[in-house]
Amino acid sequence: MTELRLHNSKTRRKEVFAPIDPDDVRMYLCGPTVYDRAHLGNARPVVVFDVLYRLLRHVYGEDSVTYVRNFTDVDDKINATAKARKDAGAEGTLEQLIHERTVETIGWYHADMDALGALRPDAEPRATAYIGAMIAMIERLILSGHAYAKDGHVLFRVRSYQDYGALSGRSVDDMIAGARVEVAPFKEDPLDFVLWKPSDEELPGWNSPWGRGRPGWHIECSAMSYELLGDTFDIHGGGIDLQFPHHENEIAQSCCAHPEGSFARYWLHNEMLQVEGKKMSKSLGNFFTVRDLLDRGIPGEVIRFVFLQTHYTKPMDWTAEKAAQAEAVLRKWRGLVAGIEPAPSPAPSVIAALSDDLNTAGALAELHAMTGDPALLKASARMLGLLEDHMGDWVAPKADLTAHADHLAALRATAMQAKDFAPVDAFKAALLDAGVEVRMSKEGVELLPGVGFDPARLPPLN
Ligand SMILES: Nc1ncnc2c1ncn2[C@@H]1O[C@H](COP(=O)(O)OP(=O)(O)OP(=O)(O)O)[C@@H](O)[C@H]1O
Ligand SMILES: [Zn+2]
Repeated sequence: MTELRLHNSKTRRKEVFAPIDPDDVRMYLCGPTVYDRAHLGNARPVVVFDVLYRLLRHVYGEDSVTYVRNFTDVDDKINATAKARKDAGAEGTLEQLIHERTVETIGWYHADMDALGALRPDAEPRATAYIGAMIAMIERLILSGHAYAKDGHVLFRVRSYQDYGALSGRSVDDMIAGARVEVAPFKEDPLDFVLWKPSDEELPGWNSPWGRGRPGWHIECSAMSYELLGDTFDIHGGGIDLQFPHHENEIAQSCCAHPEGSFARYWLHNEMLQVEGKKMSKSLGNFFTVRDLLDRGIPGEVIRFVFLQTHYTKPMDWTAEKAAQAEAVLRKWRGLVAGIEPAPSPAPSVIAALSDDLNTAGALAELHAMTGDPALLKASARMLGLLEDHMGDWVAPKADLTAHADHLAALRATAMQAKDFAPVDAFKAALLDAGVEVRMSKEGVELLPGVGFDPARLPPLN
């Protein structure tokens, strides 16, 4: 069996990956908070972990991998968005507007990530469907002394968990010195974080032993991963921006509520998509959405290709130049593999590159060396989610070529009388040059957009 090596953030080393159960390899990825369109940065973990998912399915078998990615559909940012809509005159209660917003955003998310060729995970739990599991976990934490209730809030007692900070390599004292920890009257210690908080009448809330309220963000992932993957599972992923405090808090909650397990064994963190050296983020306002790019005619496959050129542990920028280069390569490859059946299995060199901590740039280099064998190219590119048939519409954009066909037919009629075919040949050459497929027969002229078709290069009709 292929040996897979992954960089484990927990040990800060590349390690040989050995699943707990090769018949059920289990992976959890922190998913989006569904209050707005995903920006391009949000798409990076989706593509990175999609490649890992494809690789795991290749190595262990399609039915032997369980991939869970949640939707955070209860969050103050969602509430704020809904409130802004209500204040702007939208009909319905705040609760209805919140629900509408999350349903709408999940729809956008699916459409946008599908466009990037990401496979849907095996489970996509919504946090609001797991409130009972969160309450149960919080109760366990209180019973074991790791959490306390005060004024309708429940807080995790950070100093009760010795290993707190181990993932990100921080000591509790550094955290106090460095981080902006919120001091509040209901906290024993400023480091303690919220597991549960009270909701007023307008906000979404659930009955709990501590009154009507809603969960904190961190407990959502602990509860959903426990319910769907168990107390110990193989891989936990997310952006590096989540390592502290979110992942540190997930570990503390899960390991204290279920000390019989060890939570996630391998932690993988993707680096950030940046804009001029800064993380692309909603709060900095330096973002554009995946949909913005798609609407500007940049194919999802091109966006994916650009991501794959940079190793997931390195920061990267999006540039128009990278997109143009990626598009040219994909056009060429799609031309080579058109109408060709993929080989029965991908090239070992591509699997080897990916097995070395997802060396996607190395895998792309292998693909470049494979253009002489289109069947193998096609089968191997699919490991990266490229050159799939359903992603290829962009290569031959639909176009109405009737006027050009009529013009060519008219030129031909004139040429037959004048016995001078030069104008026909010139026009035909110009069409071919624009990527048009030209079929001329006694019955007439047929024009079709071919590989590399570019409507901007169509010859003028005179
Ligand atoms: N610039 C970025 N590059 C790569 N990954 C990112 C970037 N920004 C966010 N992510 C990742 O996107 C995923 C979804 O995050 P989440 O929904 O919390 O983002 P958000 O709050 O909308 O984004 P922001 O960080 O812009 O406020 C997380 O795994 C996070 O690590
Ligand atoms: Zn999470």
